[in-house]
Amino acid sequence: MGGIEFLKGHGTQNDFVLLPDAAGELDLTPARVAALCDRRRGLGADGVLRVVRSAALGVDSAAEWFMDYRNADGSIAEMCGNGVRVFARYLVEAGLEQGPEFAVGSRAGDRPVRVHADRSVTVHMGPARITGSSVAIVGGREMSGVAVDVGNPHLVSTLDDDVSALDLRDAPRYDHDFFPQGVNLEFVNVLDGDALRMRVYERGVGETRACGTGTVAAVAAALHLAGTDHGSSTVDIPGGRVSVSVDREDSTLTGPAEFVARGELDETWWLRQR
Ligand SMILES: N[C@@H](CCC[C@H](N)C(=O)O)C(=O)O
Repeated sequence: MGGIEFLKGHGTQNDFVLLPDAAGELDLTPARVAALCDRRRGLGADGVLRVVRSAALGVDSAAEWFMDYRNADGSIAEMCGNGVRVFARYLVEAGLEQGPEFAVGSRAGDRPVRVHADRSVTVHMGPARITGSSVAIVGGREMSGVAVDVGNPHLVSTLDDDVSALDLRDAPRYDHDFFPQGVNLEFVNVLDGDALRMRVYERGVGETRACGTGTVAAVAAALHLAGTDHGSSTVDIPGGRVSVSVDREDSTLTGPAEFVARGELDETWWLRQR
């Protein structure tokens, strides 16, 4: 086995280890993902993005490249809105896509992207479907929320008090019967007609500084509560700001994609993590 190439990047400080693996040869076990994402014994990240050809995985996708996304605890998720921006920028900079427009495969389906000259990326995230209502519990406080499916599950609770003050150190509770596969929990302030503030507690990760699918869910939920299904908004998260547009058929997410480092994993370390 040769050295394993990696890159470290982030989208609004939701950070990822990218593993280029065109032929799908890496044995990416949950234990290896969890070790890579650990901030003390690994590189540290909220998730792993394996860059693999759709054909190598036998995935039914028109997109040449598939984003094999894993959460920091090793679990698999359908989609990652911040990750797909970083993934798209990697494909262009590595010369694997000519850009600026192409599609990226994901477990939630193909996602058309546009990589802009300023390195930001716009992603067509597909429809954000309102699937009902449920409750999140933070420190004994019940917060009603709007359930939204953006390819992965979300529950968006809109609060009158400042979400910056919420204590999210412990995992909030939610209705496991309503969300048998788990859920990403967003806490939102509506600042004015077209600006939101959000914090998020991600399934399989914990609190992160941003969640792209979560920002789309937040805008869709805020529009739903205002009695409409289309509109645009900025969303401020602890890691920065993104722009979101939602209509009945599609949604778009625009935000930054940054690279921090690239290198090679130590082979002995990798083989010890099973
Ligand atoms: N941070 C991501 C979402 C990653 C997946 C999520 N934790 C899940 O399990 O559904 C984003 O930017 O969308």
